[in-house]
Amino acid sequence: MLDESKFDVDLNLWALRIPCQLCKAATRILNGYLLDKPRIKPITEDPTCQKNRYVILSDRVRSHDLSEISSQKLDELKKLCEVQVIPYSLTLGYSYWSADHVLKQILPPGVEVPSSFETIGQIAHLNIHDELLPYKDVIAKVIYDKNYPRIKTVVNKVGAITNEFRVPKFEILAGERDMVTEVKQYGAIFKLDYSLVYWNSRLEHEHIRLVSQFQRGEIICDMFAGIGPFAIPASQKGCIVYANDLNPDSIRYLKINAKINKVDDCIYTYNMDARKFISQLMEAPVCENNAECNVSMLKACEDCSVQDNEESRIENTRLGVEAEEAHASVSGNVEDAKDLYKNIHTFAAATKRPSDCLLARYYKCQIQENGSINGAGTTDASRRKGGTNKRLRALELPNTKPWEHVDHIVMNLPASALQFLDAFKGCIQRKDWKGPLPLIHCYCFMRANQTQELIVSEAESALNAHIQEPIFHRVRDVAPNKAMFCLSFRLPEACFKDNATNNKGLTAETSFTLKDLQEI
Ligand SMILES: C[S@@+](CC[C@H](N)C(=O)[O-])C[C@H]1O[C@@H](n2cnc3c(N)ncnc32)[C@H](O)[C@@H]1O
Repeated sequence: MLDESKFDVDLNLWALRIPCQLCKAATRILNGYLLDKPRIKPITEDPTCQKNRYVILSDRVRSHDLSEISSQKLDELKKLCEVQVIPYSLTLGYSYWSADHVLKQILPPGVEVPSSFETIGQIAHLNIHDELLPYKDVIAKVIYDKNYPRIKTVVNKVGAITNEFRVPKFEILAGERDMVTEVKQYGAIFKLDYSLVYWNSRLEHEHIRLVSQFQRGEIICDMFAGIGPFAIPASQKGCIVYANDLNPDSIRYLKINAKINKVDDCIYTYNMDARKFISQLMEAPVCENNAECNVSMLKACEDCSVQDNEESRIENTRLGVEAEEAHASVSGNVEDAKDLYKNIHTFAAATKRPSDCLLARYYKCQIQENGSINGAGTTDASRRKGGTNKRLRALELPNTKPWEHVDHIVMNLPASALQFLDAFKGCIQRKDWKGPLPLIHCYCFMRANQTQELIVSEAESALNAHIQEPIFHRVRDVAPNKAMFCLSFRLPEACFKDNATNNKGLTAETSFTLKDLQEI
């Protein structure tokens, strides 16, 4: 228990009783002799008369005759009003003192006072050193008291991070036992449960730096996406993002965040091992039942060939036809436009095919503020004959076939991302691929005794290919002899399926079944 009264400090001061209307002039004259304590105003009410105020003097002024104040100032004051000096006592209690001041009184002398902490929304995250663990509860109480209501929960990290989701173990030391919070970064909102998912506010600048390299319309693939600090701002910028994480809770929050930030039609989420994700993403799924599904992704194929859900297929077709018919017939008034968008959106939500979601987005963009619709009157047939692509191009949105083109691949798992580079060996079919190979942004740690050449050679041996023009960016120091870096380079041509000497050579027998292609 913390005895708060122990921090009380009584000050015996002098105050001047001054008429309200003269306070401003009096304080100007007394500049340098007024009470100067943070968060305490030197002018306060006179309890005996509403027309007066007390002007509290500094503790430097010790005598009743105010001899510490220069005679010139005193004369000036006397000319202003009658000077009435009264004793004034003030107690500076626990609530007055800063966390640093209180903790210094409580903790053994010479120890580093843990008054600073990382903030994650309303959570304060402490890393209390072993020697201070006996004081952890009182430290947390002081941090909580001094920062409430900005901080509602105080937690301490327990032990080293050992799990593959990179989520530390925490003990809640003070405040609400709720680890769900919201963080804002560069205009995006991120909701998360800090006890279940990875989050590091110190990476904010890195998230911005990398996303600033992406262009509107580019396709981004995030192999270790977490709750979306790259994926959400990238899609806000107009990129299409394929985001994966092994932690189901991260993906749950990534989906929540995509919704909160209104970019859920541009982010496709996956919950699997990153190596498997890359293989599946780069391998065009083939649907035996429905040729049209060849050009769409994952879930659609799952719906029609694996689950063979006749009912939902018919319903989807009906919605799609309705949407197309509506588009063909709308005359251009606002209500028609809204109905049209609703239909197509329902269709896209039902099929979950990226191409349909993009189409919904395209139509949404076509609805002008005045309710007219660009391109109204085109038919379903035009969509089948490549109309979709034309519309997507008009919107500068990419064709969403990651096995044909990806612009950037983000790999933020610094402890082991380099080892995942082997996933790219032979994963891309040269004949299918359009445009340049993707830029890889692979995060890693580098110790003081390691060199950039060593890291590049590790990456090259994982890829089994030479890396041209690698670029290193120092992200931050994580320990005295260890820094986090981002290694960016273009995936070497040698990684094409027909080049890779050691490719995995997915054959008809070994390729993934449609069931594996589990878009979430
Ligand atoms: C360092 S965090 C980065 C998260 C996010 N990109 C960020 O910047 O905050 C690494 C993420 O990789 C995920 N992860 C770990 N191993 C994985 C694997 N084998 N495949 C896919 N994701 C993995 C973890 O769950 C964690 O969310």
